[in-house]
Amino acid sequence: MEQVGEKKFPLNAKDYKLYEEVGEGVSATVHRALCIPLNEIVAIKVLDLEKCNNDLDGIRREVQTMILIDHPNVLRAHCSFTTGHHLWVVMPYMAGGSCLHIIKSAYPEGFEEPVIATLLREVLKALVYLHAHGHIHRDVKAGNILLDTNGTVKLADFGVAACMFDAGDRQRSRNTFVGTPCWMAPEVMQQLHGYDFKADIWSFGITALELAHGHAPFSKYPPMKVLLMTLQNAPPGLDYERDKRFSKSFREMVAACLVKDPKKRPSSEKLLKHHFFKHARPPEYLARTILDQLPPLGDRFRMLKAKEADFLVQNRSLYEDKEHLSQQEYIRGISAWNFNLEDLKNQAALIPDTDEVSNGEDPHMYRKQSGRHDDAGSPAERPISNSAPDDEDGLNDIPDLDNSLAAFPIKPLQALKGCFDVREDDMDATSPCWKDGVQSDSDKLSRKAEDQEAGRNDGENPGQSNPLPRPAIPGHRKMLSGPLAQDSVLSPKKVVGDGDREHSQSKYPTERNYSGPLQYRQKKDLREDMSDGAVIQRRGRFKVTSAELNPKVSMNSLFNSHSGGLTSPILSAASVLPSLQCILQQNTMQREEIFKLIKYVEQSSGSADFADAGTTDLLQVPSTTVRERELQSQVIQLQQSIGSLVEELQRQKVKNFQLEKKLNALLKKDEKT
Ligand SMILES: Nc1ncnc2c1ncn2[C@@H]1O[C@H](COP(=O)(O)OP(=O)(O)OP(=O)(O)O)[C@@H](O)[C@H]1O
Repeated sequence: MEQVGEKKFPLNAKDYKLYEEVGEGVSATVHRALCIPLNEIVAIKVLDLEKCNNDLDGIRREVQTMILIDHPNVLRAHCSFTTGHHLWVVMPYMAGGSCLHIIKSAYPEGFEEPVIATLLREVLKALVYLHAHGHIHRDVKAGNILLDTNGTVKLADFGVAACMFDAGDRQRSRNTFVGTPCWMAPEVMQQLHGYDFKADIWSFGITALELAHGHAPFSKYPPMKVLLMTLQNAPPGLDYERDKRFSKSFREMVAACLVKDPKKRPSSEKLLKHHFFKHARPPEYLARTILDQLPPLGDRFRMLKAKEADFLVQNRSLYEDKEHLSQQEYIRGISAWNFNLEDLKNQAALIPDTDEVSNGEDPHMYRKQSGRHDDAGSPAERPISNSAPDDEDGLNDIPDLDNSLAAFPIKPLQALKGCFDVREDDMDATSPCWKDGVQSDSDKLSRKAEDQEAGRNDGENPGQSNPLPRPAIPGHRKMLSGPLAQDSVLSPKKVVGDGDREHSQSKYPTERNYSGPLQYRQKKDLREDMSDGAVIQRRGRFKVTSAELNPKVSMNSLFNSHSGGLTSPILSAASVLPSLQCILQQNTMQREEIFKLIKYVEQSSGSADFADAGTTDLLQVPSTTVRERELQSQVIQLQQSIGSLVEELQRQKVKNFQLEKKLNALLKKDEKT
């Protein structure tokens, strides 16, 4: 139980009356509420501790930070306490809502420059204070800039903040991958040398663009693509032509923040002296301009949610395919999450085009262009409308991958397999090779061979995108570790965790269906617990696993799944030999494709930035491929020798049996004589 401030805010839920919901984040819902004894309207952030599991550390950190800080531009908590299995954080009610809400409700094209300057100066004052006290906010974005009715601006959400002066775990946390991809500084993504306050300056620059355009750069792309583009492309910025309405000083301020080398970015203190902020007005200006005509926050929040639901219903045809639904859910879900960078970098290179992930927008956006790129909002970020694609959304620095990728069989969703959690029904139900546990090996093999012969590489086949088969349990629906989880597109179920922590929050009871057979649940749990296939990280609704990348696990699974009713491991091993050969062949082909693509991306980019961006890591792929191939051929050889040993054993058994028979006959003869 914690309490700060002069006013004594009660630490008992009975003393508060919860009103409407006014916000929703990855980890919590926020309500307007009345503090009955003080007769004061407050905001209460409600976190379900039962679903937070091991994320308690993160929550404690957020609350502690919120209570200790003391600056007019930083949202400070009044108090916090637990009630049942919920943690309530009581804070001042910011009736204007977040800048993101305001943009979505009334300013889809972004704000005017004086408004931006005013907002940003207040945020920057908050950063100067936080940095001076050793905090890195790590999640600066429009969604975390809150306004009061009088125009007061406060930076909120310390869910992922880190302290520069901390030792131990918190210090280590600065080497982790935290934040929201579009706003994330390249050095945070790279995780090479850790990062410092300057990471907030990058996010501040991205937030400036978000306020100017109504959405953050790259926001319509999936996180992996955002990673690749942030690392590989020139930094985003204000464009001379497109952003004519903005001043030179604004362009310069943004450019100063969005420098890839953190050392070259100004400190928050220095940035505050930039002449752009001379355009800033007093906070009341915000109340007069952007807040004046807005409906109450609760109504706005409800309208936005309804619009979002409508949008999804109207575009149902687009999302009828579960794959689209998963991707939509996934785009909507990116808010703040951690993941394994290496896995994602590898997966990002496989995303062939964005027509599926960009909500049916220009499928040919990977056109060759020069100069700076710009952006467009994702369904999650941009105001909801059914408008035509924005032609200005060209990505200048993205090479034309169409031809190269056309040959690649994997669709984005499948490309993510291994990074996220997936239910089997997210995957193509017509998978010829591994769909059905009761399918015979020879059947599988012949269908696989047919597919290969026909050159069928349509990307619809999970077996092709991930050639290693998964455990099959005859007669049961399977829960597999793979790509995106799709519970319900309208369900804000969220699971949060970052390595050592896990947190989930579901507003509606549309949880993943665990009511299936126990056997199948155990199987899934077992897979999660296996060291080789363990969930590496969990954040948002996503999980990152290593199982999919580890042939050993899948081989083991293969042995289990194919052993069927046979009791002899030797016999089951021998029976899977043809399948193993088929898999090896497929795997090799796909790995070669991947390698070609990585090479292609590198050559087309040809920029020094890309070398910085972890090319060396990507170059590890061929050596891994070679090693994996060697290992796999060793496995095959071993299987072959096991197979011949089995045959030899059978021969010896037959011989033995015949000899025994002869011996018995001789003995009987002997006895008679
Ligand atoms: N004090 C407040 N007054 C009014 N609205 C608020 C307040 N605090 C939060 N909100 C609203 O609730 C939303 C979610 O809150 P918050 O960001 O703290 O949750 P979260 O789970 O930490 O979110 P995320 O991790 O996605 O940033 C905010 O974006 C904002 O719109």
